Amino acid sequence: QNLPPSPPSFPVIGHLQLLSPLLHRSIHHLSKDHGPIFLLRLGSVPAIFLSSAELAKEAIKTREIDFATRPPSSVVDRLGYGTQDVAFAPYGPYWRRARSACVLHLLSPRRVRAFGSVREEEVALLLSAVRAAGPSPVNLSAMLIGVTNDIICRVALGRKYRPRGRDLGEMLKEMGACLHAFPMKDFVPWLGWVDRITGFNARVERCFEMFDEFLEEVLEDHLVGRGSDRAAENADFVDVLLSLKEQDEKDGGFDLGRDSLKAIIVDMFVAGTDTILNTLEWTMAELVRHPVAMRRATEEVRRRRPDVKEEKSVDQTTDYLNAVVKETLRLHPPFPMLVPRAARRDTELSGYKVPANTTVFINAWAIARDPEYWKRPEEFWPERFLDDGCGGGVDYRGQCFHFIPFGAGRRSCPGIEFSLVTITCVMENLLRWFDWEPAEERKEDVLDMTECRDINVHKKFPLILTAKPWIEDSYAPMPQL
Ligand code: HEM
Repeated sequence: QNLPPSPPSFPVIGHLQLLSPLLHRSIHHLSKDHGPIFLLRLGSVPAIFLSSAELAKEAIKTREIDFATRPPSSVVDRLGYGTQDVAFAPYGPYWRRARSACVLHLLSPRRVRAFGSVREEEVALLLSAVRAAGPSPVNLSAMLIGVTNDIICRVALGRKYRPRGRDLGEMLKEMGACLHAFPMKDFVPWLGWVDRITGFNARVERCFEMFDEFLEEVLEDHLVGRGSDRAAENADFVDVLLSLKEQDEKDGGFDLGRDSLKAIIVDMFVAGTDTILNTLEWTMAELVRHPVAMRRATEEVRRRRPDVKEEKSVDQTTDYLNAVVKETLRLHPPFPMLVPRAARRDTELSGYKVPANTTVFINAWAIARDPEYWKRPEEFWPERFLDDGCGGGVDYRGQCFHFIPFGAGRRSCPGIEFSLVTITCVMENLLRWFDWEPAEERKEDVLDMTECRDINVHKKFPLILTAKPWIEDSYAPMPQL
């Protein structure tokens, strides 16, 4: 049938036995034997894996429309109110409306700037917590979880929440675990009853109910306060979505219903929290392992006056810290296989047939280490993005298919500006105000870059570091609340 090459498979499970939780590594390994495009059967689901920049370009640029949708998932369907979120919504008018709400209203550069005070306040709290630890080691990983959760929570919901005394971070972890699980009914439908026996269905249901109750509380809070004195600039994501809904009702246009609002809010949390957190954690881990890069980045931020605000978009600056973040996202993309796409109709890739509904994974992690594009690909070398290391001129906008940590094309990440501004703000402050070193007794773990997988790929061992305050020649006092 001229399908892409495929290794021999087993009945029922297909090729599942070839895959490990670190899917990007299994696929990279398989691509050495089977080439940059091959087909595996995940149970009964056919999936094509791409491992070259040329194939990524063909799938998400040349044949963009053919691969502009996502594969179905029973868990996303339940937790996303019938897949009414943005990230997994099937390509079509609903997705277009929901995505434009994100791009034009929730995550626009203007809105990202408007949340500057939230970022600064939460980062000031982080700095106080680090300072309060004195010479004792701090668990920076745990602190970064706190700061990213709190920033997203305030930006999305207007304030911090503890739904029924529960920790929102823990709730998100549970949602991540459900989303990352392997529901039998999606891959071997006739064994779907196993999900009931193992208690998986009940777990997803509990997670849905826990979030639904919480989101209803958030919506009620916002509806009660509507029409009051909330200035447009202080509006959080829920306010903005409610205004869009009201506008849609007035215009008789596309109505974003109550469930859509809840699904989009959940998306912002799921897509936004761990991605930013993991990038911060890997950035700090790489810097601690590379003292020369740490010194250069630190000196750069200390030379700049912290009280002078730069209005440049992050991507337009070419400073060293930016190069450090790019290099981190090259080596440690939070979604190493991006978010899967699916073929909307029968189509082709590299001359092979791709039947409709085939799932397509792109190994962005392997592509970002391809020696054809990158000199010394396994090395952490931020300078490559400043000069001749093949990275000069490479940006995040999905035009350079050998570097696509945010994906590319019409399903690319709408949260790029939000992420980079937040990551830069946290990193600048951590480096400006403290000198960082691994805690002596946990040095081995801190320097160990073993990966671990839940919804994103993160560092297995936490960053236990000592932070020595920097006071010499400081231009302004450390921000405090
Ligand atoms: C370092 C941070 C982040 C990384 C590396 C990242 C990466 C990605 C990737 C790889 C995709 C899939 C792209 C594709 O299929 O081509 C994606 C989609 C998405 N991201 Fe992000 N993301 C980050 C932060 C955020 C943030 C902060 C938000 C929102 C608050 C966000 C919201 C979304 C949404 C809604 C989608 C789905 C877009 C669609 O399907 O139309 N992301 N992201």
